[in-house]
Amino acid sequence: MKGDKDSRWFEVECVPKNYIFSKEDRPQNLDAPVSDSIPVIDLAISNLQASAVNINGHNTQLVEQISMASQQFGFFQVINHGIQEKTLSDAMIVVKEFFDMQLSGKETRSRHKEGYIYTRSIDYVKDGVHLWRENLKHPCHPLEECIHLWPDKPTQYQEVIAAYLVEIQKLSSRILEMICEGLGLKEGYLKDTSEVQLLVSNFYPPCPDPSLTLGLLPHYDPSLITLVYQGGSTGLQVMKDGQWLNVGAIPNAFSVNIGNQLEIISNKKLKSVKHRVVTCAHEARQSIVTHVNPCLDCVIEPAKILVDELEPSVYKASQYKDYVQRNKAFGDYTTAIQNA
Ligand SMILES: O=C(O)CCC(=O)C(=O)O
Ligand SMILES: [Fe+2]
Repeated sequence: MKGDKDSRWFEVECVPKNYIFSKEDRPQNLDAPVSDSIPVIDLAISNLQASAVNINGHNTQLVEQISMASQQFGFFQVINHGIQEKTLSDAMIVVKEFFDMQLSGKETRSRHKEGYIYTRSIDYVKDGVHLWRENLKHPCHPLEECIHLWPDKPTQYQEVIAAYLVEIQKLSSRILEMICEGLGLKEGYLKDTSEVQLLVSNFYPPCPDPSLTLGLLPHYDPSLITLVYQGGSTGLQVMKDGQWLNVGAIPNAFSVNIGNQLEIISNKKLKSVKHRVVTCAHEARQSIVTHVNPCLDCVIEPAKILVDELEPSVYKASQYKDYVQRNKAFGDYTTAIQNA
């Protein structure tokens, strides 16, 4: 510890032993440049080129770009998405205030309440090693039923995050519609059976030696799509052709990744992407992540029109809630999240 008894767990000069990953799990090549191959898609293009708008009201060029990115990377960033900067910055501020309150308080334990779960770094263990992060999770569908169960401090939290989620709902529906069209599925096939179900906020403090630690282990998301707002910070990496690529810090952009459910529905035409978070010595990372999932009762299987003799079904049908339970998709808290 750097000093007094009120130091926070990450205010240390060296990484404590129980945060050091084994050699195989440690991030290599942290100095790699930000990848310039990850697609950045300008959603405002549709306003400029009205002539290219198709029968569903989508710009054909955008549908093509999203479709290619989802097939080749399972990942892309969107800019000019139409969400006001203030909605985004207000959300980042209340989330930061939430983490600051927990970190400066006397309480050292994680909290598991009816409507949310706050997890300190001490809870996350892989082979005895902890992640370098703090985490807050809560369900968000239906919004009006969940909102009052979220943290009530800071006092603005519920109102600000609800406003953020209303915008995420619109943006994710728009992206899902374009993905749907790119796959040749009928309008509404994805959007009408999906929910912005879970919000996950993360705080990754500066770390004295990022080569030894991880903010988040490599994983695939159990979602249809996941939207990450990182407020211009770095640390997110995606796997492409066996290499970890650094995702750029584009202010106000959203990172969108394809999750396992969309890989199944698309019969593997779209790729669920492996991703992780590395830590940084100089600055903290904060992210607000929304998992857009199928409704719990939905049966998830390859869409019939994407299956034929040449391309037989790669996956068996399964109800989403069974998938979640079977795979413990939300970790130790799967049951709590799904029953919340
Ligand atoms: O913090 C991040 O940016 C990544 C979070 C993430 O991958 C997740 O919540 O599934
Ligand atoms: Fe993820």
